[in-house]
Amino acid sequence: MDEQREMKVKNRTMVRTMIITITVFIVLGFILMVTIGVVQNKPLQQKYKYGIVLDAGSSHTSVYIYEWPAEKENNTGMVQQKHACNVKGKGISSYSDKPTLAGASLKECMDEACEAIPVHRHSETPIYLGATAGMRLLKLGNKSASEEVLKSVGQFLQTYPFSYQGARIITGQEEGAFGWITVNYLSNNFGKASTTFGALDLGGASTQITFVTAKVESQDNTIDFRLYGNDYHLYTHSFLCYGKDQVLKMSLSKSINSKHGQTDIIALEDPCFHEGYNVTMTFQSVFNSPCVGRLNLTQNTFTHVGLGKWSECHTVVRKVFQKSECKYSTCSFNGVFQPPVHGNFGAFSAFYFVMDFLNLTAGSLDKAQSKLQEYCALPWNTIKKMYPHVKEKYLAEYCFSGTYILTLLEDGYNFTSDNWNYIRFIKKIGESDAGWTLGYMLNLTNMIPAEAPDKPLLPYGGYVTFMLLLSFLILSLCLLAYKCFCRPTGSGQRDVI
Ligand SMILES: Nc1ncnc2c1ncn2[C@@H]1O[C@H](COP(=O)(O)OP(=O)(O)O)[C@@H](O)[C@H]1O
Ligand SMILES: [Ca+2]
Repeated sequence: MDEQREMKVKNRTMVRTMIITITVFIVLGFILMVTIGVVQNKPLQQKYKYGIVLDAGSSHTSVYIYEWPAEKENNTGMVQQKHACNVKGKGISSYSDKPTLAGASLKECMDEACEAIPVHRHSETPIYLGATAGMRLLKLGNKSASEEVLKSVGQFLQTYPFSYQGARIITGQEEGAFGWITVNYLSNNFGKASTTFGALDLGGASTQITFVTAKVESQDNTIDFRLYGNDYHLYTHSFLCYGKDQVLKMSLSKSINSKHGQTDIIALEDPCFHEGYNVTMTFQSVFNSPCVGRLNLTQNTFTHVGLGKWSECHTVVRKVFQKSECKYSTCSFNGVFQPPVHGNFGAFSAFYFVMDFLNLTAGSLDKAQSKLQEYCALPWNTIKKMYPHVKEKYLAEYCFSGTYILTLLEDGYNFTSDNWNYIRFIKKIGESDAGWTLGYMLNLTNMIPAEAPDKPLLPYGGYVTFMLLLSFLILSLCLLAYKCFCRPTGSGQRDVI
């Protein structure tokens, strides 16, 4: 009996030791499996693809390089800006007198692009050039010069090892719509039930407004997209000549015209420039655009004299918007249909540069107006001392540009104090600049599918780890069951724990 009891005790001790050993092994195995699962599923050296878009704007050209993980082309939010380069000098439309030099002006930035993209990807990297309002204006004023400029940049780009996809003037509608796509793609708004942002783009020669709306009364202002399984019905309009540089020309020309005939124009007093500002300008520099009428004058130059009076400036700037005629239910200005603005807006490019400089990106509309009034009243000498490193052309114009922006948004697009805070002034979203270029590339490379790709239940890494754990658990249980229930005891009985 004692022997039997001893045997039983021994057996029990053995079983316990075995259970502990098994448990230790299970835990160790478990840790091992998870480690292997995680290490195995750690992203391998990512393979990236690239695309290049040149934004040939009215004031300057920028070269943007985008990159995305090769295997995730169609997932939303995967394309990011890798590099941006600002071409030195003015925009390509400024080469109208010497079009053959337009191409070579891009050299430095294009060489940078060659460095930034791995050599083995060069030949498959698409490159696009899109020109905006500066070239639209040149085309209106001198069609053959605009064609020569495009030919020059096109030929130059083809000397690079990338996959050349063309150089063209994009339409104002495309500029607006692709800006809208960029902002919403980067904000991850597609493929979700979430609403989208409207897009406000201000350039030197044109400005665009784009937002989702239910009803568009004018066919010229409609664009429909189906993206990631959702339908988007867009209102968009691009105002040629309503970029900030052209509006300055229009406003100066109006003042010159109102003086013309009275006396010789020696000094042109301007409430939108700071007191003490005094610069000699040529009439040619004001009247060299299709946005302003012609003027026959014997004089070549005049003195542009600042007064620094914001309220008067506001009155002058308001005059560039024609608000009286509208054949639709609602208009923005110049008889252009626009539904009432609603929802959030992202305002970028010069909207951002100017509002950021003036510290007006947050706060109410009233506050923005009073702060701008104070800023415009500062003498030019003080301004120059306050900002010694800011480009003088920009610095001289911030009072005017800020006034134009507030007026465009309030009187032009009909934003009010109530919805002012729905406008977010943005430069970048994540790593990427807000602008039309990313949307343009996504569209031309078909990287935004109409239907959302089917999503697996779990991400790949999670799936593998889960399956490993599950199989290990099942295996351990089987093993444990076998050991505990099937092992014959010394007395021929089955040992029950
Ligand atoms: N730091 C800055 N401060 C103020 N304005 C700026 C700054 N950087 C760029 N801009 C202005 O932004 C505008 C950009 O317009 P651009 O894209 O070249 O023209 P468009 O889109 O009309 O073809 C220009 O008026 C340029 O002067
Ligand atoms: Ca632009």
